[in-house]
Amino acid sequence: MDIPREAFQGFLQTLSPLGRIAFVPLALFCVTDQINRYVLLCSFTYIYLLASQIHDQALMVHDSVSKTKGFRELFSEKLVAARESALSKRSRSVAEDVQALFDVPTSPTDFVTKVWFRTGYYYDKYVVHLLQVVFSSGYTYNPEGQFPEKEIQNPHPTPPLGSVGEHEEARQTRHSTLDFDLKPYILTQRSVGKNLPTDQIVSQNAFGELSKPSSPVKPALTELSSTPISNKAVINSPSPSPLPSPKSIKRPDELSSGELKRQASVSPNSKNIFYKIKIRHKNKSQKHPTFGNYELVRQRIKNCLVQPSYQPDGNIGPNMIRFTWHCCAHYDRESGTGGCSGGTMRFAQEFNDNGNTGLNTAKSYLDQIHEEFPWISYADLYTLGGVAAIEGLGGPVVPWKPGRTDCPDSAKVPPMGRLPIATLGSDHIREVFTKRLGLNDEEIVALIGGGHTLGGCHARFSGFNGIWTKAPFKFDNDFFKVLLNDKWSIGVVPQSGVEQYYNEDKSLMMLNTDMEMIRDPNFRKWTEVFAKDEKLFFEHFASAYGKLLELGVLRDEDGIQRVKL
Ligand code: HEM
Repeated sequence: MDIPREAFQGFLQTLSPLGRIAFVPLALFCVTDQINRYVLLCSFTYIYLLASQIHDQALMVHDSVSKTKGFRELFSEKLVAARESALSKRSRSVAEDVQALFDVPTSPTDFVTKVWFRTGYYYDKYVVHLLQVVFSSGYTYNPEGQFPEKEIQNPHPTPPLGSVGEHEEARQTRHSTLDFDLKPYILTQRSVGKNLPTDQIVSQNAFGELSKPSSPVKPALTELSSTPISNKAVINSPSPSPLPSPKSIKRPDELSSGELKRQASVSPNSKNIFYKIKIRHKNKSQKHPTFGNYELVRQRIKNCLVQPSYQPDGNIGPNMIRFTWHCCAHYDRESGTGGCSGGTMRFAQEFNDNGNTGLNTAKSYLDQIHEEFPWISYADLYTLGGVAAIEGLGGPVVPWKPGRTDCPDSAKVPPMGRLPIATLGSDHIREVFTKRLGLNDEEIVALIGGGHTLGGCHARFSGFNGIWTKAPFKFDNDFFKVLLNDKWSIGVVPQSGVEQYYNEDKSLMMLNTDMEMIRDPNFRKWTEVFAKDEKLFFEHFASAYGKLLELGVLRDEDGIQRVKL
């Protein structure tokens, strides 16, 4: 009983003082209003059904008594036509119905009906949203009328053809053939963005995220081990990262109040109401009992990797590793756009990229974890996801440090279509990995081999199907071994019709880009090295994956990123 009360009290704290006073009467008003509408809807539906029943009976009676042509038959035809037209109207989409409300009324009755329904439409559109704007600090009404929830309805709109080598048929069927219990991808109000001026992002992000009150633990996730884990573990552990580490990384909770104030005053417009709201949220985040305990979050992620309901895999680790890689893979070093900073993957514009199909599993688990640890930025969480999963599947410890910040809206979402295409060759791989991400051949081979030693392809997502190694949930150098030792020939995936490479007994598969790891002489050199020396491969993979996580992350001396380019 305490949990809902705490959640409710937490919710009240997110409201402005005025909002708190007005909340109860408003809530009552809204509930009664919704009940009224529901009752009206039920009555109308009942009347409609009654009328159509009478209508049907009238038709039957008419059919049985009608023997000759004439007025009766004409009348009957009219009735049938009216019924068909009514039925076809009933199957119209909601958008068409709304559109129809604004057509010129054809009769006085039509006029009255349209005015009645239009009032309801405007009521929903403006009054409810206006109340949300006034009384809830975390919501901004978008006057363009682009309600974000509408985007959510179809998180995977029909993608453009041929951009990631995904088969069209597979694309069309991928959602209807899901055979496991996927959490729906839901954008929260926070994800939707606040349309704030960029200069105000700074004061918010220096401390981490706008937070929601912590919510009860979701039963879908495996329970955390009760072993207490030290806060300092991550921060103090020697980082094997080849990247220059900042002089001293201070977590927000380690800053003195003076430092906090100084950071808060970064905003030139600090009297702005949004600024005040952000500071209030910041304070609340800091009060969270787990604040700054990144090791706990890492452990939480590791503990949720085994998910028997995620079939056929039963383990979401590979999905998580791919999700993190895709968060970073949009980076373009020339323009400085993309990359994991900003947590832009939480916006539909980026997440709906064709190449991200199937990644809603990892995202929805990470989003649930964010509800438990609302103080962590999405950018940090989404990168930590892959890192924890690699460790959880027996891989190396990838250097990771916190401090990434989130964009408040989707303005910084990079142009899409930058993810690698599985059917292309080494030129394309170098275009993506070397030219855009700034990685060398050795890092490319380590990354692709490390990623694809785990998990597999799913016909319902990409059109490709199968696993790369015999042990897809164990991080090792098997990818390089099988690539070099097995004989590969091209074949067709029965479910989707796309071409991929199979080994002799068709138990394993390779993408065209994977085959480039032995076709291209420079890539092959590293494939052979990594096949022989697993320890070296682990080191190179950890370093290269760690590098991905820092692309586009510009940190200050204290390790905290303040701006996103
Ligand atoms: C040329 C570059 C790459 C291409 C074309 C590529 C393409 C793909 C494709 C088509 C899938 C199958 C998705 C599905 O059907 O579920 C996949 C899966 C995967 N990729 Fe890559 N990938 C590339 C590089 C990488 C890198 C660098 C990593 C990470 C370091 C990675 C990690 C993964 C993982 C772990 C999976 C398995 C996902 C799962 O089992 O759910 N990939 N990749």
